[in-house]
Amino acid sequence: MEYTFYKYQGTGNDFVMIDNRNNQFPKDNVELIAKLCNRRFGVGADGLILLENDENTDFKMMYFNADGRESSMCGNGGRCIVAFAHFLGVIGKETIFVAVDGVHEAIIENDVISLKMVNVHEVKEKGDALFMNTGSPHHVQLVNELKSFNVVKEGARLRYGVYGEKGSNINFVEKNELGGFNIRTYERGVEDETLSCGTGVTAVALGMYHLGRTNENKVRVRALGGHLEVTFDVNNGVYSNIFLKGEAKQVFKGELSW
Ligand SMILES: N[C@@H](CCC[C@H](N)C(=O)O)C(=O)O
Repeated sequence: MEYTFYKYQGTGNDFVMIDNRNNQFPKDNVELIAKLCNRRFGVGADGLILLENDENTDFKMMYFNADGRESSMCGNGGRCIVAFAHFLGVIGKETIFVAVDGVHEAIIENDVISLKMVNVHEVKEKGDALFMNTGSPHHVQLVNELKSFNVVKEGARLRYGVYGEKGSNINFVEKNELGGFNIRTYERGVEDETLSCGTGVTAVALGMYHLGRTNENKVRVRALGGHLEVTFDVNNGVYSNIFLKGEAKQVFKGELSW
Protein backbone atom coordinates (compact mmCIF):
# COMPACT_ATOMS: atom_id res chain seq x y z
CA MET A 1 0.00 0.00 0.00
CA GLU A 2 1.23 3.52 -0.82
CA TYR A 3 0.57 6.61 1.27
CA THR A 4 1.73 10.21 1.01
CA PHE A 5 3.35 11.45 4.19
CA TYR A 6 4.83 14.74 5.31
CA LYS A 7 7.50 15.39 7.85
CA TYR A 8 7.20 18.35 10.27
CA GLN A 9 9.44 19.61 13.04
CA GLY A 10 8.75 21.99 15.92
CA THR A 11 11.96 23.11 17.65
CA GLY A 12 13.52 19.82 16.57
CA ASN A 13 10.73 17.51 17.84
CA ASP A 14 9.95 15.73 14.56
CA PHE A 15 6.85 13.96 13.32
CA VAL A 16 5.59 11.89 10.41
CA MET A 17 2.32 13.61 9.52
CA ILE A 18 -0.48 11.91 7.59
CA ASP A 19 -3.78 13.24 6.27
CA ASN A 20 -6.15 10.47 7.38
CA ARG A 21 -9.44 12.17 6.53
CA ASN A 22 -10.29 9.11 4.40
CA ASN A 23 -9.68 6.88 7.43
CA GLN A 24 -7.50 4.44 5.46
CA PHE A 25 -4.38 4.51 7.64
CA PRO A 26 -4.00 1.31 9.75
CA LYS A 27 -3.66 3.14 13.06
CA ASP A 28 -3.94 -0.03 15.18
CA ASN A 29 -0.74 -1.38 13.61
CA VAL A 30 1.77 -0.61 16.39
CA GLU A 31 4.66 -2.35 14.59
CA LEU A 32 4.07 -0.35 11.40
CA ILE A 33 3.99 3.00 13.22
CA ALA A 34 7.10 2.09 15.23
CA LYS A 35 8.86 1.09 12.00
CA LEU A 36 7.92 4.36 10.25
CA CYS A 37 9.34 6.29 13.22
CA ASN A 38 12.52 4.19 13.34
CA ARG A 39 15.53 6.32 12.29
CA ARG A 40 17.32 3.43 10.55
CA PHE A 41 14.58 1.18 9.19
CA GLY A 42 11.93 3.85 8.57
CA VAL A 43 11.37 7.57 7.95
CA GLY A 44 12.57 8.45 11.42
CA ALA A 45 10.62 10.62 13.87
CA ASP A 46 9.78 11.15 17.54
CA GLY A 47 6.15 10.35 16.73
CA LEU A 48 3.46 9.95 14.10
CA ILE A 49 0.43 12.20 13.86
CA LEU A 50 -2.84 11.65 11.99
CA LEU A 51 -5.11 14.49 10.93
CA GLU A 52 -8.70 13.23 10.92
CA ASN A 53 -12.19 14.65 10.48
CA ASP A 54 -14.12 15.77 13.54
CA GLU A 55 -17.82 16.65 13.74
CA ASN A 56 -17.52 19.55 16.16
CA THR A 57 -14.15 21.17 15.45
CA ASP A 58 -11.91 21.83 12.42
CA PHE A 59 -10.08 18.48 12.72
CA LYS A 60 -8.96 15.78 15.11
CA MET A 61 -5.32 15.11 16.07
CA MET A 62 -4.21 11.56 16.89
CA TYR A 63 -0.71 11.24 18.33
CA PHE A 64 1.47 8.11 18.49
CA ASN A 65 4.87 7.94 20.17
CA ALA A 66 7.87 6.48 18.29
CA ASP A 67 7.13 3.15 20.03
CA GLY A 68 3.97 2.94 17.88
CA ARG A 69 1.48 3.46 20.72
CA GLU A 70 -1.12 6.19 20.94
CA SER A 71 -0.25 8.52 23.80
CA SER A 72 -1.29 11.66 25.60
CA MET A 73 -0.98 15.21 24.22
CA CYS A 74 2.03 16.36 22.25
CA GLY A 75 2.48 20.14 22.41
CA ASN A 76 5.01 20.41 19.58
CA GLY A 77 2.97 17.93 17.55
CA GLY A 78 -0.10 20.09 18.19
CA ARG A 79 1.72 23.11 16.80
CA CYS A 80 2.92 21.08 13.79
CA ILE A 81 -0.53 19.70 12.94
CA VAL A 82 -1.92 23.24 12.92
CA ALA A 83 0.71 24.16 10.29
CA PHE A 84 -0.21 20.97 8.38
CA ALA A 85 -3.97 21.71 8.51
CA HIS A 86 -3.24 25.19 7.15
CA PHE A 87 -1.04 23.71 4.39
CA LEU A 88 -3.88 21.31 3.42
CA GLY A 89 -6.39 24.20 3.32
CA VAL A 90 -8.42 22.67 6.16
CA ILE A 91 -8.10 25.90 8.21
CA GLY A 92 -7.20 29.57 7.82
CA LYS A 93 -4.99 31.39 10.33
CA GLU A 94 -7.03 30.43 13.38
CA THR A 95 -8.42 27.09 14.43
CA ILE A 96 -10.16 25.02 17.05
CA PHE A 97 -9.37 21.31 16.99
CA VAL A 98 -9.71 18.31 19.22
CA ALA A 99 -6.90 16.11 20.61
CA VAL A 100 -6.79 13.35 23.21
CA ASP A 101 -6.81 15.85 26.11
CA GLY A 102 -9.67 18.00 24.77
CA VAL A 103 -10.26 21.02 22.57
CA HIS A 104 -7.38 23.35 21.61
CA GLU A 105 -7.30 26.78 19.97
CA ALA A 106 -4.38 27.94 17.86
CA ILE A 107 -3.23 30.99 15.91
CA ILE A 108 -0.76 31.03 13.00
CA GLU A 109 1.63 33.94 12.31
CA ASN A 110 3.94 32.90 9.44
CA ASP A 111 5.83 29.82 10.74
CA VAL A 112 5.01 30.62 14.35
CA ILE A 113 2.14 28.74 15.95
CA SER A 114 0.57 29.65 19.31
CA LEU A 115 -1.26 26.69 20.77
CA LYS A 116 -3.61 26.91 23.73
CA MET A 117 -2.90 24.13 26.21
CA VAL A 118 -5.27 22.55 28.72
CA ASN A 119 -5.61 24.20 32.13
CA VAL A 120 -3.33 22.88 34.85
CA HIS A 121 -5.16 22.45 38.15
CA GLU A 122 -2.38 21.15 40.32
CA VAL A 123 1.40 21.29 40.61
CA LYS A 124 2.51 18.54 42.99
CA GLU A 125 5.73 18.81 44.97
CA LYS A 126 7.60 15.51 44.91
CA GLY A 127 10.73 15.82 47.06
CA ASP A 128 13.03 18.23 45.24
CA ALA A 129 10.99 17.92 42.02
CA LEU A 130 7.53 18.81 40.72
CA PHE A 131 4.93 16.78 38.88
CA MET A 132 2.02 18.02 36.80
CA ASN A 133 -0.13 17.14 33.81
CA THR A 134 0.01 19.67 30.98
CA GLY A 135 -1.79 17.30 28.59
CA SER A 136 0.96 14.75 29.22
CA PRO A 137 2.54 13.85 32.57
CA HIS A 138 5.73 15.73 33.47
CA HIS A 139 8.37 15.53 36.18
CA VAL A 140 10.33 18.80 36.49
CA GLN A 141 13.66 18.92 38.27
CA LEU A 142 16.19 21.72 38.66
CA VAL A 143 19.79 20.60 38.11
CA ASN A 144 23.25 22.18 37.96
CA GLU A 145 25.34 21.94 34.79
CA LEU A 146 22.48 20.90 32.53
CA LYS A 147 24.77 20.76 29.50
CA SER A 148 26.79 17.84 30.84
CA PHE A 149 23.91 16.20 32.75
CA ASN A 150 23.22 12.55 31.86
CA VAL A 151 19.59 13.06 30.76
CA VAL A 152 19.12 9.60 29.24
CA LYS A 153 20.45 7.69 32.25
CA GLU A 154 18.73 9.76 34.94
CA GLY A 155 15.57 10.24 32.84
CA ALA A 156 15.16 6.49 32.31
CA ARG A 157 15.83 5.82 35.99
CA LEU A 158 13.12 8.23 37.14
CA ARG A 159 10.68 7.37 34.33
CA TYR A 160 10.60 3.69 35.38
CA GLY A 161 11.80 3.86 38.99
CA VAL A 162 9.46 6.57 40.28
CA TYR A 163 6.56 6.48 37.82
CA GLY A 164 6.40 2.77 36.92
CA GLU A 165 5.29 1.23 33.64
CA LYS A 166 2.82 4.04 32.81
CA GLY A 167 5.70 6.42 33.32
CA SER A 168 6.17 10.15 32.96
CA ASN A 169 8.22 12.44 30.80
CA ILE A 170 11.22 13.73 32.74
CA ASN A 171 12.45 17.32 32.39
CA PHE A 172 15.69 18.75 33.73
CA VAL A 173 15.97 22.52 33.95
CA GLU A 174 18.33 25.35 34.86
CA LYS A 175 18.02 29.13 34.71
CA ASN A 176 19.86 30.70 31.78
CA GLU A 177 21.72 33.96 31.19
CA LEU A 178 18.75 35.41 29.23
CA GLY A 179 16.43 35.37 32.25
CA GLY A 180 14.63 32.28 30.92
CA PHE A 181 15.29 28.58 31.41
CA ASN A 182 17.14 25.82 29.61
CA ILE A 183 15.42 22.45 29.38
CA ARG A 184 16.40 18.93 28.43
CA THR A 185 13.73 16.23 28.30
CA TYR A 186 13.63 12.44 28.41
CA GLU A 187 10.40 11.43 26.64
CA ARG A 188 8.49 8.31 27.50
CA GLY A 189 7.38 6.41 24.41
CA VAL A 190 10.49 7.61 22.60
CA GLU A 191 12.57 6.31 25.55
CA ASP A 192 15.29 8.77 24.77
CA GLU A 193 16.12 12.44 24.99
CA THR A 194 14.37 14.53 22.32
CA LEU A 195 15.43 17.97 21.09
CA SER A 196 12.27 19.55 22.48
CA CYS A 197 9.00 18.63 24.19
CA GLY A 198 6.17 21.18 24.11
CA THR A 199 4.16 19.85 27.05
CA GLY A 200 7.48 19.61 28.92
CA VAL A 201 8.39 23.22 28.14
CA THR A 202 4.93 24.21 29.39
CA ALA A 203 5.48 22.22 32.61
CA VAL A 204 8.86 23.89 33.16
CA ALA A 205 7.39 27.40 32.70
CA LEU A 206 4.57 26.73 35.19
CA GLY A 207 6.90 24.87 37.54
CA MET A 208 9.44 27.68 37.67
CA TYR A 209 6.63 30.15 38.38
CA HIS A 210 5.28 27.82 41.09
CA LEU A 211 8.71 27.69 42.75
CA GLY A 212 9.14 31.49 42.55
CA ARG A 213 12.11 31.14 40.16
CA THR A 214 10.30 33.66 37.95
CA ASN A 215 7.57 36.19 38.70
CA GLU A 216 6.67 36.61 35.03
CA ASN A 217 3.68 34.98 33.35
CA LYS A 218 5.61 35.01 30.08
CA VAL A 219 8.51 32.55 30.22
CA ARG A 220 11.13 31.87 27.54
CA VAL A 221 12.39 28.31 27.51
CA ARG A 222 15.39 27.17 25.46
CA ALA A 223 15.31 23.53 24.37
CA LEU A 224 18.15 21.85 22.45
CA GLY A 225 16.15 22.39 19.23
CA GLY A 226 15.16 26.03 19.76
CA HIS A 227 13.23 28.55 21.82
CA LEU A 228 9.62 28.40 22.92
CA GLU A 229 7.56 30.92 24.86
CA VAL A 230 4.85 30.09 27.37
CA THR A 231 2.28 32.64 28.61
CA PHE A 232 -0.43 31.97 31.17
CA ASP A 233 -2.81 33.33 33.82
CA VAL A 234 -2.76 31.99 37.34
CA ASN A 235 -5.51 32.13 39.93
CA ASN A 236 -5.47 30.24 43.26
CA GLY A 237 -2.87 27.83 41.93
CA VAL A 238 -4.85 27.06 38.77
CA TYR A 239 -3.10 27.89 35.50
CA SER A 240 -5.33 28.88 32.56
CA ASN A 241 -5.03 30.62 29.19
CA ILE A 242 -1.76 28.77 28.71
CA PHE A 243 -0.25 29.38 25.25
CA LEU A 244 2.80 27.58 23.87
CA LYS A 245 4.38 29.60 21.06
CA GLY A 246 7.14 28.77 18.59
CA GLU A 247 8.10 27.73 15.09
CA ALA A 248 6.68 24.67 13.33
CA LYS A 249 7.82 23.75 9.81
CA GLN A 250 7.22 21.24 7.04
CA VAL A 251 10.58 19.72 6.15
CA PHE A 252 9.71 17.19 3.49
CA LYS A 253 7.11 15.09 1.70
CA GLY A 254 7.34 11.48 0.53
CA GLU A 255 5.59 8.24 -0.30
CA LEU A 256 5.28 5.45 2.23
CA SER A 257 4.98 1.89 1.08
CA TRP A 258 4.41 -1.19 3.20
N1 LIG B 1 6.84 15.60 22.39
C1 LIG B 1 5.65 15.86 23.03
C2 LIG B 1 5.14 14.93 24.10
C3 LIG B 1 4.67 13.63 23.46
C4 LIG B 1 4.00 12.70 24.44
C5 LIG B 1 4.96 12.06 25.38
N2 LIG B 1 6.04 11.38 24.76
C6 LIG B 1 4.16 11.11 26.27
O1 LIG B 1 3.91 9.95 25.88
O2 LIG B 1 3.72 11.55 27.34
C7 LIG B 1 5.37 17.31 23.27
O3 LIG B 1 5.86 18.14 22.48
O4 LIG B 1 4.59 17.65 24.17
